[in-house]
Amino acid sequence: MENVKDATYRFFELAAEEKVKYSKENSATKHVRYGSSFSLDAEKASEWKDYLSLFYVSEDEALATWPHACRDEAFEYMKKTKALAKQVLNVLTKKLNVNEIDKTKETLLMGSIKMNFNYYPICPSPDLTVGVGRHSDFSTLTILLQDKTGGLYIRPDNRHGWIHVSPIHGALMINIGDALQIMSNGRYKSIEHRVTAHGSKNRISVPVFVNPRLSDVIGPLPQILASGEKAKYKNVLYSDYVKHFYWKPHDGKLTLQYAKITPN
Ligand SMILES: O=C(O)CCC(=O)C(=O)O
Ligand SMILES: [Fe+2]
Repeated sequence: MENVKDATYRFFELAAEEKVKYSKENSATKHVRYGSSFSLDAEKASEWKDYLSLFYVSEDEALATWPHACRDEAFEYMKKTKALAKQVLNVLTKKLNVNEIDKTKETLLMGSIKMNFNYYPICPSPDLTVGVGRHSDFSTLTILLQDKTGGLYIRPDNRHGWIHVSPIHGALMINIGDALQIMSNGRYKSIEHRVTAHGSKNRISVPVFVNPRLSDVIGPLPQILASGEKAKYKNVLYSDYVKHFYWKPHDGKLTLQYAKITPN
């Protein structure tokens, strides 16, 4: 964990000309992307964040295209996190009557992995913006490593309001994402979260998003509906779901409405 945090700093401390080689305009592959904020086209106000996004396709591609400043650490960390995600998903899906995660299930639950290095620079007017606006992730699971700065909040439900996730040294935070909410027919709920901007400290975080593949169709698992339970979500093409997420600024859990079956 310390190695990947050091690697994150190493990347963001590179000269601007080095980092910009990985921007949307310049990157040699669409699987490696350096940028700012969330969706600059859709937002009224930008979020106070830079990121490096690494979409894992294969070991060869990763070694050939990920930035040298962080490549080896990112790859090692991604592999370990993936193994952890599988263990967690095994436990979670047992409760959904899925006895074993076979190859097909594994692909559906965790067929694609994206890792972000997030860097939130010191913000001169933290009250005027945010680090990341409130949202839930579109992943199956997100495994999040944060440094000791703080500023991440979650909102489990309306009653409790926003709760600060105090950083714990050596701990990872595991969040349920929208894809698992849909596949579990709402038994597992994705968690709404946001990050505030900080007036005197830089912050880094490293989320690993464990996702279905863009070409997968996701919907409530047959094992759940077998008992006659009514489907609360439609089958949706995952790439359509993701597109829907990026269309608009961060807006809580609104994207889920897209997959919801609305009673008429
Ligand atoms: O920086 C964090 O702690 C969370 C980042 C986040 O929510 C995201 O990248 O989806
Ligand atoms: Fe998130």
